[in-house]
This record gives sequence, structure tokens and C-alpha cells, in this order.
Amino acid sequence: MLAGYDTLITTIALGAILAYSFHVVLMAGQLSLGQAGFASLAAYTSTLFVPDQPLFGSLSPVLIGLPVGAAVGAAAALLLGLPVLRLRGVFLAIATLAFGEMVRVFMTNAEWTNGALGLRLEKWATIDLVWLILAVLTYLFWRLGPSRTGRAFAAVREDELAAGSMGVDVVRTRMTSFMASGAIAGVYGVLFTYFFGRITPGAFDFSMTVDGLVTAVLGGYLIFFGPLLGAGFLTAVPELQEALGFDAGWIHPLLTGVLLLAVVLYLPGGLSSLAARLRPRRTPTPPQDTAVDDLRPLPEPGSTVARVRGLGKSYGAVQAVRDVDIDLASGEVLGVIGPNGAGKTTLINMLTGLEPPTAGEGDVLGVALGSRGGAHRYAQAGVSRTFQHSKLFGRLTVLDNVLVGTHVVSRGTYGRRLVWLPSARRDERRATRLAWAQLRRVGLADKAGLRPATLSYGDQRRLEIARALAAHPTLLVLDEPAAGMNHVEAAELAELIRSLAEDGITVLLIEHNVKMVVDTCTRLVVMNFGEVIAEGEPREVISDPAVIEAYLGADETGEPEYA
Ligand SMILES: Nc1ncnc2c1ncn2[C@@H]1O[C@H](COP(=O)(O)OP(=O)(O)OP(=O)(O)O)[C@@H](O)[C@H]1O
Repeated sequence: MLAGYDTLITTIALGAILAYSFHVVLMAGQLSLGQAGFASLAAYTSTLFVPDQPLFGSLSPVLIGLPVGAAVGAAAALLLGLPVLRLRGVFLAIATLAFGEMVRVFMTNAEWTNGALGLRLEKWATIDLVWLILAVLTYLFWRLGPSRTGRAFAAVREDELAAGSMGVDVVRTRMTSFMASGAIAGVYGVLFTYFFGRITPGAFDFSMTVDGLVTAVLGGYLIFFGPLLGAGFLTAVPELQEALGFDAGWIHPLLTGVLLLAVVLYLPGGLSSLAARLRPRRTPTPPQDTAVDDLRPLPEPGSTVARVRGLGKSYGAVQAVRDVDIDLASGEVLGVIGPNGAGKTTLINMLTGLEPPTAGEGDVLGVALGSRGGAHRYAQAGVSRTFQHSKLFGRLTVLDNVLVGTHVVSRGTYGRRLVWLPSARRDERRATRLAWAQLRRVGLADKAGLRPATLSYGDQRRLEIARALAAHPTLLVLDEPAAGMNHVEAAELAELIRSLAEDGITVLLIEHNVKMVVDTCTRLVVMNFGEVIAEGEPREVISDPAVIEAYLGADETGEPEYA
């Protein structure tokens, strides 16, 4: 029935494989356009290794070319990624595109490639082989999504700072997705070459990059079957056009362009998200039992959690924090207050690894200040935090947001999910139990299936706290958690913080709601112009004339004014 359609059917599969090489980087939030270069390098290198006789008398020799292509693509991505992956957005796109062009020019001018004329080869890649490879890729992506690694990819795409603070190694995740993209592009290059029996530098040009990107975006990169859907759709358009008798060459690019625009504007999740929307939405059901008993014990009350001396941070001429000494003991709730711009956020950014200090020394949970590796190292040591301006993962559900929080207290499940090991399922269930326990604790269990944007401001704050708690932190850092909350909500939050301290969690709290701080904290630090101006028991500190003058102000009786 499909006789005569071999090329068309294989073109769909090849298009989908190419689109997967874009899908994997878009999944991790990177616009990388070097795939043509990876594919070209891989395909040309494979011609040096692929034998000209079938293997063992009957197997396709391209089976040698595929691992070679994947390895060359991944290695090229690693070498290119080391200098360029520090770039973001359009700058990364330009750098990677330039790499693709460099490879094309190089291959055109090299002698062994026979220049622009290219090389003729045997057509070793059959339709079955191409579809088999596509099936394997689709399977890999299907199993990736709900795994710990898949969630790390999604978290990095949504917000790198928050992902790092949840213990995700952002640099490694970005590099992994970049190398996977190189490997898949390499496989595509080899299959393309040996399906058509020809290789020229022009086959791996800018238009190939555009085709792959358009297919990936049109199909959608949030769901694993997006590339397949995109490739099927885009390949069907010219066929339909031909069947209907419109053979004008401009129709296909025009239609593709309009579709792409429509998807970007109205369906950012691509066609696959439309398919997903047609499925009845399932509300996640909480497990009966949310107990997890193998978490590491919190340190003894009173033991040292953090000790820093002479901490300072300057941005050029602005001295945001200067000469701050902080000691934090396990189980205490330390409040930090001070006027806007006093340096509070900068201080906790340094204590959580988000910013390196420019002066001072010390450590937080054994991690030396300014250590290489950034926020995720602190998170792995037991530091978890929320942000002054919520940094929730917008395209993940409430439950999935909290699941990302379990990253540091969960084992990787992807490899085991691929071979359906029961232990992977057990670990995923454990992470889910941890996440539900925190959702219940902050009162958001009934909103688990919603997106963060649909929550009230107070609920968003609570969700950030639940996500931070899912990491089972030793030190919880809260940056203005009551901002935007009414009195009742703030009182409930104070209650929650006290209960966390009773459980042995050390809390560092920045807050402008002084009443809440006084009611909640065991110790208070006041900052002004980057310096600590008072420190001690909260009620004594807020009566300090220097604190009243710098921050609180006084009523007509001379008492400090606060809500
Ligand atoms: N990345 C930066 N570059 C330059 N200056 C900065 C940077 N981050 C903070 N600052 C400056 O450092 C000072 C301290 O800012 P910081 O945000 O730490 O204060 P804060 O006490 O948290 O204020 P708020 O209560 O308004 O959040 C401010 O003068 C701010 O403008």
C-alpha cells in the first residue's frame, strides 16, 4: 500500500530525528543552531569508517556509522559548548550558527570531501532502519519527561537561578542537552547521507537548520512526540498541495511561515500541546501516606550551620554589603531587617551561593564562601531558599514545581526508567510523597494540578516555600515571604515558620513585616547601608534608638512604629 512512498515516509522520519536534535536543547531552554555543523562533521567522518560491504554478510554497514556519528556529534558539541555555553538566547544562537557555517565552508574547501561536488556512497540506510532509530529516540524522550533528569531540564528552561537553588547543576544540564543535541544531529547526518547515497556540504546548510528548528517549534518541545508531529505535518503539506493540484513553489514556505507565526503567538507549546489538551485533564491524586523515613537527620540543635567573617560585596563603586559577621546555629530563626537597599538580599545571595563575595571568608554547611559550582553546591549541602520576586516554574504544575524541589534528596531515575526497573518507580513515588507532604504542609494540596500563574500572590509565596521544603533543607532562607500577604496569611506563615524551627530547620528570614519578624525570630540582625547596625534578641533590637532612627521610625511616645 505504501509502495512508492518510501522516500516520503523516510523524509518524515529524518525530519523528526533532526527535530529531536533541536527539541532536546529547547527542552532545556537553549536556542542552539549548530546542528548542521554537528551533522556534517559526523556524516563526513562516518564515510571514513563505514565499510563498503554488508556486515556479517547481511547487516547494514551504516550500523558502524551511527555510533561514530553520534560520538563525533557529541564530541563536537562538547568542544563547542565549552566556550559558547556561557552565552544565552540570541547570542548562543548566533555563535552556534556561525559554527555551522564554518564547518560548511571547511568541508567545501577540503580535498578529501571532494568539495562542493561531494561524494557518492551506497544507500545503506533503509526506511526500516531510519524508523527504528526514530522509534528509539521517541522512546528515550518519552521516558525522559517524568524522570528526575527530565524535571531538571524543564527547571533549567523555566528559570536557571531557581533551578540552581534547588540543587540542579545548571552548567552540567545545559551541557548534557547540548551534547545530546550534537549526538542526535550526528545520527541524522549519517542516516541522511546513507539514505540518499550522497554527501555534499550544501546538504548541511542554513536551510537545514531552519527546517529542523521550525519542525521542533511547530511540533512543540514540551511533549515528547512534538518532533514526530511537526515532521509529519510539515511533510504532509507539499503532498496535500500536490494532491490538490497547487504546485506553486511559494505555497509551502508561506504556509510554514504562517503556521510558525500562529504557533509562536497562540500555541507556544506547539501542535503536541494541542493534542495533549484534547486529552481529559487528570487532577493529581495525593497518596494516602506521605511519610518518607530515609531522609538525613538534621544537625543537633545549637550546632554551627554557618559562620562568616568580614563578608563584603561591592558592585563597582557600590558597596552593597560590608564587613558582616554572621553565626547561625541549628534550629534558630534569624531575622534580617533593614531599609530598602540595605544589602539584605545581597547578603543572602552570598550565603546561598548565588553571588560570590568580594571580601570575607567562612562557610555555610561546610561549603566555603565563594566556592566554585555556585548555588547548586550549597543546595546539595542542605541550603534551600525562596526569592524576593517569585521564581516559580511557570509551565510546570504546582506539584511538578515542588517535585523539582526534591532533586537534591532523590536519586536519578532516567537510566532505570529506560529499562523499567521497579526501583525507579519506587524512587519516583518517594519523591511524589515528599512533594505532597510539603503541599499539605503549606495548604496547597487541592491546587496540585494548577499552573502557578493561576494562584493568588499569597499561594505563590507558599508554593515557593513548599518547593524549598521539598529539598529537606537544614537551612531555609526566606526572602520577604510575607510580601503581598494580608495579616491573616502573614500570621499563618509565622506559625508555619515556627513549626519548621520546632522540627529543627534553621531559618534565615528577610522580612519587612516587623511584627511577624518579632513574633517569629529567635534573633534579629538589622542592616543599614550594607552594615550590621544592631543584633540580638528581637524585642531589644527593635527598641534600639539606632534601629528606630535608621528603619522603624517612632510614634509620638517614642516607641518604635511597626504594624
Ligand atoms: N547586581 C547589582 N549591581 C549593582 N548594584 C547592585 C546589584 N545588586 C544590588 N545592588 C545594590 O546593592 C545595594 C543593596 O541591594 P539589596 O537588594 O541587597 O538590598 P535589600 O536590602 O535587599 O533591599 P530591598 O529591601 O529593597 O530588597 C543597593 O544599593 C542595590 O542597588
